[in-house]
Parts: sequence; structure tokens; C-alpha cells
Amino acid sequence: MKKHILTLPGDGVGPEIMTGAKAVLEKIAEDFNHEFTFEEGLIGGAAYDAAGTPLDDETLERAKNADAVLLGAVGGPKWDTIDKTLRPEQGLLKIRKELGLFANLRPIKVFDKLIPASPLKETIVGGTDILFVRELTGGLYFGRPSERRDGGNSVVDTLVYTKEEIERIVEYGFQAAKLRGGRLTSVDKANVLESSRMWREIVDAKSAEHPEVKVEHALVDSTAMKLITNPAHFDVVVTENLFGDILSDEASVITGSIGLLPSASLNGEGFGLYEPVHGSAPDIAGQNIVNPLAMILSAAMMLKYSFHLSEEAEAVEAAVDNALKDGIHTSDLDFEGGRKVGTEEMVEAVMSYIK
Ligand SMILES: NC(=O)C1=CN([C@@H]2O[C@H](COP(=O)(O)OP(=O)(O)OC[C@H]3O[C@@H](n4cnc5c(N)ncnc54)[C@H](O)[C@@H]3O)[C@@H](O)[C@H]2O)C=CC1
Ligand SMILES: CC(C)CC(=O)C(=O)O
Ligand SMILES: [Mg+2]
Repeated sequence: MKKHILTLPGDGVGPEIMTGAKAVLEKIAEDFNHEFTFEEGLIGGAAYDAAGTPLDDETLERAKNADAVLLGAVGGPKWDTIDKTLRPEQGLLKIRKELGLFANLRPIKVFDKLIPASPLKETIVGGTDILFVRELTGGLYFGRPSERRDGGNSVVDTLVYTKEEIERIVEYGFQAAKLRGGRLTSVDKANVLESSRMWREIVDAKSAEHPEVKVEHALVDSTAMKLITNPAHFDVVVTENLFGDILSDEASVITGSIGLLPSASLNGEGFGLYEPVHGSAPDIAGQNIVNPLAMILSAAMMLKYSFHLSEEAEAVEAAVDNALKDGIHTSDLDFEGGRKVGTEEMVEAVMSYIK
């Protein structure tokens, strides 16, 4: 199979983890007889430094013409004080919006070997297997106005959702639940927010169309608690943009490190952008210590969702599992015994377990 991939390493640890994911994909191409071609582009602070904008139209066009996009991460203190419209994060929001990537899938899977690496009790961590279905192109991150007012004495951010935007992500949640354990938790703040009350109505209407899925509504604040006290309770969690962003970072703690969590951002035509859940981790950039597994597992999601190469995706996931089973790990994981390695060695270990 021939596939063309646009890589957007971005900022901070982005380039280090992208190098690792590309190496793993090249190994997969070689072993399974595929031809993957790569083209690199700029996004975030790197793009701002080069051309004064966090995402230019040419890169966006290249993304649209690729078979899939792999993205590292954007942002960092260097760009925290520039014009807000040019911040690195705006490049990421723009590519999500322009490509219509409304469904952000964030699986929370616990590797058996890493159960002791979680700060939570083993009895709580065991059995965790959650899929977050996060709305990605609406809500507070995109609402306008978003500005200071009254000479800086007040401020406004805007939360807007259309019915269609809620319906399509909720439908995605139901479909995902059918393919998994048949349980869907819809997370909102319907005791306060009108947008959440509309969200609930839409979930209830969809629920009537999908009677085989067991639905529960849950408020975001108590969900934040329950994720830590009883993560095994959850199967698929569908929620809006901001809540999904926060809850998925929280859920990463269950697994032992945010450096393990991949994500897929998909549009209605099955096009996908794949990136780790974590950010650019400027505190550890350039030191060969970042955990590359979230990016590598994001590449595995690309193989599965964009290229329908399930066997190849499973080969990558199994290689990650086996490397961890042998105790090979980066320093973000609190691990008794085993062998602590740097980023490059971790990538090599994963590659050595493929096939
Ligand atoms: N998708 C993206 O590009 C995202 C970008 N950001 C941006 O990243 C920058 C840093 O944000 P933070 O809040 O610090 O979040 P972060 O996720 O970059 O880092 C949080 C903590 O986790 C650690 N960490 C993250 N990924 C790791 C990995 N793979 N291996 C080992 N340790 C890892 C970091 O060292 C840091 O201590 C900001 O500019 C933010 O806007 C934040 C989240 C998502
Ligand atoms: C950097 C932001 C635009 C979003 C974020 O934190 C995320 O998608 O995880
Ligand atoms: Mg985030």
C-alpha cells in the first residue's frame, strides 16, 4: 500500500518524538511491504519563527492533500507573550477547524506491566479501559468574542455549539460504544450551563435511536472524581471540547504517564490527524528523555483509522507492550526494576519487537 504522510513536528519535544514515530513507521513499511512517503511541514512556534504565522495556507493545503497528518505538539514559553492570534496553539486550532476534525478519540489503556507505575492503588487501576470521544472543533476554544473589555477590567470568552455539532459527536459516541462495551457516559454541566442542557436533550434523543447502548449522564465535576476513584466504571465517555481536554489529561495519571496517551482527530470523511495527548513539554525538550510512546501509538492509530491496516497497527501496539513487559521504559514512568532508557533507545526497543 502506498501512503503519503504529512509530518508536523512542531515545538518542544515535538521533533524528538516525530523522529521516533517515523522510524517505527519505516520499519512497518519495510516488514509489511508498504510504501510510506513523508513530507515535513511547520506548525506552531516553529512556523511563527519561520514565517510569522503558526500555520500558513500552503501547509494547510499540503495537509488536505496528504493521506494523513502526524503532529508532534505546539507551544512553549518563547511564544507566550506574542499577539494572541499568532500563538502556536492557534495553528493547532486552525488545522483542526479547517480539516473539520470534530471527533477526538483518546483511548486510556493501562499496560499490565505499568499498573504499579500509577500513583493510584493497583486495585483501582486494574480493568481501566476508557475511550474518550471529545468534541474538537466547537465550544469555548473557538467561540467569539474572546477578548478583554472595559480597558482590561472585564473579559469575555464564548461557548457556542450548534445542534448539528452536538449531534454528530454524540452519534460518534454511540457508534463507538456499540463497537466496545455498549456503555456511554455523557459528561456535561447541565446543572449550570444551557449548552449542557441542550447537549443532554440531544443525547436523550439519540439514546432512543440506539436502545442497545446503556447511557448515563454525569456532571463533569463528579466525573473528575470518579475517574480517579473508579476508572473501571467507564467505557466510552463523550463530552465537549474543554471538558474532554481536561478529563483526558487527568485520566493519563491512571496509566502512569501522559507520555503514553495517543489520539486521533477525525473528520466526517474518515480523514485523520494523529497526535499525542500531551503538549510540547518544554521542561524536558532536547534532552533525549521524552517518552516517545504516545507519538508512536498515535502513528498506530493512523495505521488503523486512516489506512485500515489493523495487523500493522497491532504489531506496533504489541511491540510497545512487549518492550514495556521487558521493563524498558523512559524516566517519566515510576518503575521498580526494569531498564531506564532515553528516547532514542526506547524507539529502538519498540522497533526491535516489531515482527
Ligand atoms: N496538542 C498540543 O500541541 C498541546 C500543546 N500544549 C502546549 O504545550 C506547552 C506545555 O504545556 P504543559 O501544560 O506543560 O503540558 P505538557 O503536556 O507539555 O507537559 C506537562 C508535564 O508532562 C510532562 N510530559 C508531557 N509529555 C511527556 C512525555 N511524552 N514524556 C515525558 N513527560 C512528558 C512534561 O514534561 C510536563 O512536566 C504549552 O505551550 C501548551 O500550550 C499543551 C497541550 C497540548
Ligand atoms: C493546546 C490546546 C489547543 C489544546 C489541548 O490542550 C489539547 O488538545 O490537548
Ligand atoms: Mg490538552
